[in-house]
Amino acid sequence: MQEKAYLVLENGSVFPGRCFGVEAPGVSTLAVGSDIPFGELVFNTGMSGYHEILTDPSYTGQIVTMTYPHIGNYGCDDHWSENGPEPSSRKDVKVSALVVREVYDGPLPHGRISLDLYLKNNNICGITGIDTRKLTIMLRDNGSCNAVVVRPSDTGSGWTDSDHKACLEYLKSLPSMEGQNLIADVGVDEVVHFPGSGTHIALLDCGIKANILRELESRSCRISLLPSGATIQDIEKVNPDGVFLSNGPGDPAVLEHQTSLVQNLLGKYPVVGICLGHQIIGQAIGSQTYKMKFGHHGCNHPVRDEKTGRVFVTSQNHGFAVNEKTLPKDVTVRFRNANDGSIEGLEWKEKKLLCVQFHPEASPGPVDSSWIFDAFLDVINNTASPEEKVK
Ligand SMILES: NC(=O)CC[C@H](N)C(=O)O
Repeated sequence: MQEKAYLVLENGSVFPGRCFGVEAPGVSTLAVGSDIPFGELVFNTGMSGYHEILTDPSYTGQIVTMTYPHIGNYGCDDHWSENGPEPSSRKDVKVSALVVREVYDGPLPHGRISLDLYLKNNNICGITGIDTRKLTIMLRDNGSCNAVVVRPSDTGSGWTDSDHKACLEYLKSLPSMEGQNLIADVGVDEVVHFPGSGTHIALLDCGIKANILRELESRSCRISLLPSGATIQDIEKVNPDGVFLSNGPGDPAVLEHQTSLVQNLLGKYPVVGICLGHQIIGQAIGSQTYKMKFGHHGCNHPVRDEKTGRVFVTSQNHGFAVNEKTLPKDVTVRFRNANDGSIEGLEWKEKKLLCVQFHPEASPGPVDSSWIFDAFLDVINNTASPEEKVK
């Protein structure tokens, strides 16, 4: 029988459930700096893709609740992991904890392991039996907030007033996602070279997803993957055709080094980027980013290409966005979210700049926008973009 556990939110709400993966810590062990499954609680609307979500470095510092009620039914397989070629000291699973309505524990195809065992192997705690519909509505109405998964101090008597008080005090002591620089916890810490016969890309690794590398490799790119602290001299040394800024965790507003790096690169090299990379590029051209209420996390976000009017369904995972009011006048909002109108991509032809907030590499999610990688290469190589070729 799984142990009783509780998901406790900063606003005082308590959701009872049961542990899977590793056991949640007891309330009495709560202490800042200890190995406690806390983080910013966000909801993901994907029906599948939990393995890729668990290992996406952009989820560092976050607890993910899946809105789809039945999670784990095709097991886990390390081949699906999305964390890049990081040093072995880094953890494969990036989320702080996983929240589900019902975890599957039935038979699996040969060679796969259960989600329960996968979380155990990676020292991550899951909580099942949660009313994820109620929880998601709460996050949608009030916004994302910090949360923690714990066991009561006395398993016999359940949740007590003193457990509640201790949890809320602990949650109050935690930093909010705003203002957090988390990219030092992810990505490579020295340059890694991937051979290729085509375009040479210097890729700033702020916590890159493996499928971005695969998409570039499938287009014969030669890649120099640089740590997120790389300098302009490091980039000049590898002498690339263009610079690519990866996705990554935390608040872009505090990434001063990367923002000024891009300022120095613009005009010298073509610059492209995805998600956090797009946000850093946005800041480098003079605009600001802001924290969204609950962000976009899922595989079903419609994005309109303002150039062609075409709408495609995208994979997304972000809690910050570029503020349109602060954009310089020469830059074009190339892509826009068809649900809430927020910026989904920027283009500045003269500066050889193209970046997207969504995830053309999918993993998980639809591959409708994988052509963006061809568009990136067209910007870098100064060739016609795919839609221009179609015309
Ligand atoms: N996937 C990402 O690159 C996320 C970017 C940033 N950490 C955000 O939450 O908005």
